[in-house]
Amino acid sequence: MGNTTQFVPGLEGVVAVETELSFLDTAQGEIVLKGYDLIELSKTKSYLDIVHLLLEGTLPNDAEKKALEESLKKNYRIPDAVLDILKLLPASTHPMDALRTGVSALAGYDENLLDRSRKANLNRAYHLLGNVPNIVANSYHLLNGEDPVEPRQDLSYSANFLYMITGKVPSEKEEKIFDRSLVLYSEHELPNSTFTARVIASTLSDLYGALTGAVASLKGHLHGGANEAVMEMLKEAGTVEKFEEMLYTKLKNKEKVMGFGHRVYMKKMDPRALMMKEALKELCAEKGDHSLLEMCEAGEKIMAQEKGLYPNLDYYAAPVYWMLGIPIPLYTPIFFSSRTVGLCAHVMEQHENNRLFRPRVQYKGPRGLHPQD
Ligand SMILES: CC(=O)SCCNC(=O)CCNC(=O)[C@H](O)C(C)(C)COP(=O)(O)OP(=O)(O)OC[C@H]1O[C@@H](n2cnc3c(N)ncnc32)[C@H](O)[C@@H]1OP(=O)(O)O
Ligand SMILES: O=C([O-])CC(=O)C(=O)O
Repeated sequence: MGNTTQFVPGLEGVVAVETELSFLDTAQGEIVLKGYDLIELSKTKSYLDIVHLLLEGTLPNDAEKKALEESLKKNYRIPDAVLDILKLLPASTHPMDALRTGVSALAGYDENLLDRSRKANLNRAYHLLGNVPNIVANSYHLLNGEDPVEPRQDLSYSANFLYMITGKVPSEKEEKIFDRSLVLYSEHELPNSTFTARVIASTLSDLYGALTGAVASLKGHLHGGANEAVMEMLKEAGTVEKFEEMLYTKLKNKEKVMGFGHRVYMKKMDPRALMMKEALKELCAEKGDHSLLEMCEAGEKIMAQEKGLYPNLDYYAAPVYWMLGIPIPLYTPIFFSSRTVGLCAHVMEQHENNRLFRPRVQYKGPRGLHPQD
């Protein structure tokens, strides 16, 4: 292809990648994942099913699922030296920065780093899927002066993740809801973090480097960081009346309200948000406390009326994580943990059918200057 002179700010609407992984079909209201609808999958399938689907190409049968779980469990332990690096970080470090450091450090333990074959990348993906929840949970404990929590082999993948975070074995309902959130966050076509990972991978850089870049991308408030910002708002407001007041003030000041809007869904509700809203309803009913649901619904109403904007997944994932007893600074790291599978699948796809990303600019600077002028 030759040069094109069209400048598209933020690459909005530009098709930059060919993929067999996922597609946001906004016309049909479907998030297509390897031919399935993500929302339908989230109703009956677990995160491990999605891992198998994205990495192996099919939904697993029981034996395949068991084998997958075993292989992830073998990877639960993180290298002692990585734990030591995390221990050295100052307490002021944000967990996303600790996570970025941890993911980056794992590269040093890969004796086969130059091998970009599918098999080598698949092994790395399973390694990362085993390690990342441990890094997420335990970097947080270390930053808070607490002892790390050992992973538990007798719990499911999601129950163990939640256990490492809270130190408590979750109830069946908590485990199911947390697992569902991981399913919903697992893969979403070409958001900024996935694009970042693919751009890095397109230089034939390795999976760890691509995912390290993706952590940095996901941290931003316009992307994954929004889930933490949503909960901070809800917590600060505390009541429906104060939340309403807060939103009107933000809108008057032309501030963005975190958890609303989406580059692809635009003026439609993110279908994943509806699923998390249902989960919030379940948790509120179980705990007999509907205050967060009432606040969120009031916020949803104001944003629809005033801006024609609807919630994205981060808006309802935030209160769900709060009700599961998860500390706010872990919301975005959990998003990354879940997205690890999607990111790995995209990097593998990029490596297998690579073309270097190297776009052009529309130059707006001066010309014709000379050093002697
Ligand atoms: C799981 C995820 O990562 S989903 C994304 C999570 N991020 C957030 O929730 C952050 C808040 N939302 C936003 O900032 C945006 O909606 C984005 C970044 C997600 C998408 O934005 P873009 O496609 O770049 O749209 P853009 O920011 O240009 O917004 C278009 C218009 O809607 C307004 N708008 C968009 N989102 C919001 C919002 N959350 N609050 C208030 N106004 C908003 C903009 O101010 C702009 O208005 P204008 O035309 O009057 O200037
Ligand atoms: O698709 C996007 O731009 C952001 C998003 O919702 C995600 O990564 O889940």
